[in-house]
Amino acid sequence: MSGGDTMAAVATAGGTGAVALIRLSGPEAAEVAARACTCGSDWQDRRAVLKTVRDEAGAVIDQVLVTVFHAPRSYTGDTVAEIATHGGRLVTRRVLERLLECGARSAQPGEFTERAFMNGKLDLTQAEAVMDLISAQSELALRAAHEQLEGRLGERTEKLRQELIDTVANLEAWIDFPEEDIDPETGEALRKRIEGVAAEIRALLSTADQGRILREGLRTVICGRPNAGKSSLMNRLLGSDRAIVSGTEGTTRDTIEEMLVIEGVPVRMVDTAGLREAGDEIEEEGIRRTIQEAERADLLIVVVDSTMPMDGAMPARLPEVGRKILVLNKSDLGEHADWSASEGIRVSCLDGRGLDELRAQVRVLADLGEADWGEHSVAINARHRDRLMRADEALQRADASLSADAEPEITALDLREAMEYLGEIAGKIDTEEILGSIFSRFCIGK
Ligand SMILES: Nc1nc2c(c(=O)[nH]1)N(C=O)[C@@H](CNc1ccc(C(=O)N[C@@H](CCC(=O)O)C(=O)O)cc1)CN2
Repeated sequence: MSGGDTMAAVATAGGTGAVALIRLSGPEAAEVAARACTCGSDWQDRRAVLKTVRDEAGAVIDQVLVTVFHAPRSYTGDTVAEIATHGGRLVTRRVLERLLECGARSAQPGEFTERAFMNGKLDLTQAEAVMDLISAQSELALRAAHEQLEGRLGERTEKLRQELIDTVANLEAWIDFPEEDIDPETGEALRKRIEGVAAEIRALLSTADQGRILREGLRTVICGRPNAGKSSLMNRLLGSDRAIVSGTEGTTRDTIEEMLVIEGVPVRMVDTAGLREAGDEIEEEGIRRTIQEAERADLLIVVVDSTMPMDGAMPARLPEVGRKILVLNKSDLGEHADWSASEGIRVSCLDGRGLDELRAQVRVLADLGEADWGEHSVAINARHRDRLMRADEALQRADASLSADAEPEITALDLREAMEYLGEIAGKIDTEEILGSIFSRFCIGK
């Protein structure tokens, strides 16, 4: 039985639930659903109807609700049939199998969203935002994903690309028809335009750090001497702030890594082995690695036992990290006079004092510019960053060739290259090879 190129997949998470959603998308989605429900395929648009899915012999598989979205008004832009089944694993699997028997094929991971992109329902940045949205671990990450899903980033890069298209068109017209009376946008005017685009590109690039933190978490390392209370602090923060999904890929040796959310900021927190004086060579190596690991962090939290004199409490060596917080722990026990002038945050993991101040400080140092979050905010990902950097380089070359009074053809080539890189961000030009790498990271049914 043919289903054209109609695909099917379970769209809800695996496991037992009240209901599960199976999606069909493609030219024969309505027919495949009708065959499985042994009914006519003249579904009313977007109206849920109660049906029974039966096997070949007519035995009941499940009672379901079917909603058909006729092309092009659907998520994918092709005809979509959504089948809401009872949520059991077995029932869901049997309904899906029946749909495959009735002519659908299994969808690949991300294929529904890929179809939406192919059909022009979403640009590439919006498709990526769908993925960001699903994997968001914090409020701020969710907000950023929504902004991107609205198309803000795509709009901005497309505007820049348009600006370059205009510029190149003008330049090339002048190259091709020098005798015509075309305003030769060369020299200062041209350079101004190029620099305007480059400035915008740099503004977008400056959001890369925020984007990484929102998507991957603020890399935070807790360090301090043995018994300063590093693990207690980590546990204390984890107790209330543990992320929905915890335990990312376990990192090295003596470190424990956890995901948590502090004041809306996703944080990837690493508890290091005690930083102390090396006793022997092996230990020395361990400490060297700990320091190395810590130096890749965005934020360093130094925990000290504040009942001790400063000399004995501070770690002998501290990694070089730009953002740092000093935590004066055990403040319930009374503080050694050495610390009286210290600006460290007084914390007690025992009674919880100071923890709110610590959380607030983490949010400030994460520098997600949350005051600006809302309309028109973007936070680019690594792929966008790569394309923007290449575009920026091409524009710099264009600028340099202008200054050097090179052939205008050379400048036009560089501008075209920048245009291509910008176009790859929203996927408005041929992007075959990058599609695979984006959509394969989706889950099946998305
Ligand atoms: N049942 C169900 N819930 C869902 C989805 C879905 O596909 N199915 N979504 C999927 O991830 C999200 C919602 N996103 C959607 C986006 C567009 C269209 C859609 O039908 N668009 C048409 C019609 C627009 C309109 O009526 O205004 C279109 O763009 O032409 C549907 C869902 C979350 N909830």
